[in-house]
Amino acid sequence: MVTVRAPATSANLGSGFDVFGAALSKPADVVRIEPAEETTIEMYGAGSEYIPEDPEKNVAGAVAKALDAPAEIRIDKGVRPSSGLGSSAASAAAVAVAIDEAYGLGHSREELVPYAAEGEALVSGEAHADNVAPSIMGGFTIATPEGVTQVDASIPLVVCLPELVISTRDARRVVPRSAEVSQVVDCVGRAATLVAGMFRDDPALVGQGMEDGIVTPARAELIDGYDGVREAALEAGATGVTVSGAGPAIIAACEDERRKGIASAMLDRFAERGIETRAYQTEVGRGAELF
Ligand SMILES: Nc1ncnc2c1ncn2[C@@H]1O[C@H](COP(=O)(O)OP(=O)(O)O)[C@@H](O)[C@H]1O
Ligand SMILES: N[C@@H](CCOP(=O)(O)O)C(=O)O
Repeated sequence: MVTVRAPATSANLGSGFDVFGAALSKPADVVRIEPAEETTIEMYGAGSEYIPEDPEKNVAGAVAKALDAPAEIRIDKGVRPSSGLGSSAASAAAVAVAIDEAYGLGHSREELVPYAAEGEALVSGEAHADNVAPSIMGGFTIATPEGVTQVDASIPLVVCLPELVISTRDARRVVPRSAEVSQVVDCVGRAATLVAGMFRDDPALVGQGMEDGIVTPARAELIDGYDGVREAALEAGATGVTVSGAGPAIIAACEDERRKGIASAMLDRFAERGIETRAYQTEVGRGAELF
């Protein structure tokens, strides 16, 4: 039996649509696997009642198939589905790392990323690697068709998860098909600033780099109360605020001592609209861990 904990992740970080991602120190999925003749899946934990156990419909089955390694798989969800916190990616990442260990396949962490991305193709229609890369490798990641660049960054974060459900597949349909050159220039500047911030462990630069005028405005409209929550987080000292992944989670970067105040400001603003919300005071964290 092999056990792996794989973390939730926040993709895009504003200016890095489908490219940037960060592992979060919490929450996480825990997966136990045993090699078997055929793949079976049992689901437990947060939101598991909404996730199919059929290997053809669960990301875990897609990853086992991609690695050609059937297994009995038990998944304890810490990351509820359709959250914008890489719920499906956490399971996919954990299964890839666990199967590699159990079957002694000997893949590197970077080599496992495309196998885990097959799970994302199953649920969102595209094998985007911006969630599975940080969940497998940890830290901040830049995922491109050429591979993954990883940085062990240390940035305090607050993530708010309202009781709203947005599927990544649906949220991908609102992404604009084109952008003005002036918008692209702004986005390149923001993205470069964010990368510099991650290398320097500088929350101010990371926050500046989280601004985005192309994808985020369309996504924000799907989240009831987004503008008010963002404003409240900035007033409480956040250096930057954006939609986490496809939403509805909202992520804020900040200095360590500001996390508590930002979390409570965001929670209050959602509460004013009668939306139950959970806040995680977290940080850029480690990737999948074997037990
Ligand atoms: N092991 C899994 N964990 C989470 N979601 C899964 C899993 N397998 C399949 N799914 C499906 O994936 C969808 C959630 O994925 P997605 O919309 O990308 O949300 P998230 O942003 O939280 O990853 C749901 O429809 C869910 O049923
Ligand atoms: N780049 C993807 C990321 C989706 O992240 P998730 O956590 O919502 O699954 C997108 O923005 O569509």
